Amino acid sequence: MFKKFLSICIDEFPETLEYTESNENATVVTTTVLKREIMCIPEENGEVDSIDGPQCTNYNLHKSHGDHVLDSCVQLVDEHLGDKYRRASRTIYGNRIPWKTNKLAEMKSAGLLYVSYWGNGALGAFASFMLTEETGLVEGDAAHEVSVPVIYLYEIHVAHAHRGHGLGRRLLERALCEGVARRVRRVRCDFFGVALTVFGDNTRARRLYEAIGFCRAPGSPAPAAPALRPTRHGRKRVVVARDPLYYVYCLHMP
Ligand SMILES: CC(=O)SCCNC(=O)CCNC(=O)[C@H](O)C(C)(C)COP(=O)(O)OP(=O)(O)OC[C@H]1O[C@@H](n2cnc3c(N)ncnc32)[C@H](O)[C@@H]1OP(=O)(O)O
Repeated sequence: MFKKFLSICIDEFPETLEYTESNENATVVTTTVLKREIMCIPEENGEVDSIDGPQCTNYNLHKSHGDHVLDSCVQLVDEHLGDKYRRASRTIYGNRIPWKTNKLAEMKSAGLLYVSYWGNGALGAFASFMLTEETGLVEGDAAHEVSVPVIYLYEIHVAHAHRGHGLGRRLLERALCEGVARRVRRVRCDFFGVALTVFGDNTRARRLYEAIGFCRAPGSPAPAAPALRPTRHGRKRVVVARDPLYYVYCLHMP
């Protein structure tokens, strides 16, 4: 299935991401073009081992280039979410190891695909995801035991310089959800859809996911219920619901 999945991704993710910007009088128009690179983290002795070529780099066969890609990705994650990871690392990873070390180890999980976009040698955007199985997504499964095939989105990042031009939506909505996931659904009738984890206070990313149609998964942490707290003068005040550390979102494709 991995080879089929990869060929769908190669078809559905655009080879370039392009956008134009103009100055106030529209006299100068600049076009930015970012070029695609796809890399896979192979499973040991799996069919992914045989994958390598101009359309997809096999991390195991090109470690030094692969490490450059992963270092650039983790650098972007640090720029965007480093503060949140530093604060939450022990809760997320359950150890005292620096978050970037944990993140890099996670980023080498077998089966992950990286679709990255580059301009002038710099990483402009990337999405990493895996075709896997996940629990906690099925409505009515109170024990969160039912495991379903999903595309799990590990990361989506657009560098500051390229934000607000529709690239995030282009990659997630058009390429991954409407493109890749719809096609996987056609060949696997038990396929659930797309799932992801997002920090509770990452409102910009959450707005994007909700605009595309993602909902909080049944097994996701929920906001703490509003509570009544006494003020210094003895009167009660309502504390508004607080976001948990993270939410799990999913997009079901029945
Ligand atoms: C699974 C995970 O990876 S969770 C972590 C997600 N990644 C991050 O938080 C990293 C930092 N953020 C980013 O990289 C980017 O902001 C992304 C990926 C969330 C969005 O990428 P962009 O290319 O900027 O988004 P795009 O231009 O496609 O806009 C999509 C939506 O984002 C939101 N958005 C865009 N610009 C803004 C802004 N200035 N302020 C608030 N929301 C905005 C809007 O909801 C917009 O919806 P619209 O298409 O209806 O206008």
